[in-house]
Amino acid sequence: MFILHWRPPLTTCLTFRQLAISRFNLGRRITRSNTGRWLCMSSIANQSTLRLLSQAEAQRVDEALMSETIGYSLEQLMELAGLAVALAAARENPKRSQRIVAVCGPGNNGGDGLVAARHICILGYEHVFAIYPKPGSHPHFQRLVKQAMSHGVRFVDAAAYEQTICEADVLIDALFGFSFRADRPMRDPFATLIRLMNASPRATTVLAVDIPSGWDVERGPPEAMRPAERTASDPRSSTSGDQRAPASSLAVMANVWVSLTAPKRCAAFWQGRAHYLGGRFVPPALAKSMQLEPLPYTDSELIVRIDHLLPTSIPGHQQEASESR
Ligand SMILES: NC(=O)C1=CN([C@@H]2O[C@H](COP(=O)(O)OP(=O)(O)OC[C@H]3O[C@@H](n4cnc5c(N)ncnc54)[C@H](O)[C@@H]3O)[C@@H](O)[C@H]2O)[C@H](O)CC1
Ligand SMILES: [K+]
Repeated sequence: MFILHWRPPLTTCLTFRQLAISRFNLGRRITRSNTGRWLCMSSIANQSTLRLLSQAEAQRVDEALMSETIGYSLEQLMELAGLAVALAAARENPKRSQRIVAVCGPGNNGGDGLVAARHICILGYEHVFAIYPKPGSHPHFQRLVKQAMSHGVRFVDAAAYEQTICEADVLIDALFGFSFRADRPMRDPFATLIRLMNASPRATTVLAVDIPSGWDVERGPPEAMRPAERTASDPRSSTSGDQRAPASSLAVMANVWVSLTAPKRCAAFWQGRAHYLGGRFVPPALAKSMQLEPLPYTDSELIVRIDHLLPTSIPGHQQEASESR
């Protein structure tokens, strides 16, 4: 018995990459993982698309990140989450003169929005606003408000919500994330804010932080917002045995999405322009135990496009945002 040690010469690797790019048009699909391995995205996508987390799993990953063993604090994770959102917002909207409005909810999703607004200012955007009707009671949220203000984020009074949303070029939807209860009615001011965001005439980007607000973490958008064929054929549809009926038919119509840590099950319903993941802080052991696939972050990037790695079995999944907005 013998073991053959063979290392491909560098030229072999280059030829493989060049071939893949020229012949099979895989340029966007061949990439290098953060462990240095070449990954063929189409084979990942074909063999196993990204595993999508249930609501309970998303909460378990969060708890594990903040456990004694791993040791992150909520504040650190929120900072990383908000920074990822800001980077995606900037990549999608490079013009620094655009008016960017972060609409922030009462929980940690809202905290991510406050951090994102601050980083968007730091990145050089001149007109950054925050709508924050129900500030969280924890002192951390008060600190986030102060930090955002000191970098130039303008907090808007209730009387100016409508005009501010109406004049926005970019809306950041940070109202609700993975703890949203779709079986409860959505009350004001959040219901009104979502209606205003969906009716905003100028906004070319509506960016959902972690989950489009109003979506069920597992079952996706409210029934009224789903393509007709989806409700008939999708096993996750409420028509196929799940008796819970969403109490709210209201949800933000986003066209850019930044999933945090890992995409949740509702990501299979995505039909927008770009879907990013911000989660370059999950330790390898946790990723392994939660069966999270390695992701092809490049160089020093903190966000990665995952559109092509999402399950495509649902009809209409890859349609353009223009169809849903
Ligand atoms: N994993 C990460 O990288 C990180 C994710 N983070 C973000 O935190 C949210 C989850 O935050 P959480 O505080 O648990 O909940 P939400 O912000 O989603 O919302 C809770 C908030 O909403 C209220 N609520 C629930 N249902 C309804 C309803 N039907 N109508 C009105 N209000 C409702 C509830 O009462 C609470 O007040 C996650 O998605 C990420 O965005 C962290 O930043 C850490 C890092
Ligand atoms: K959201």
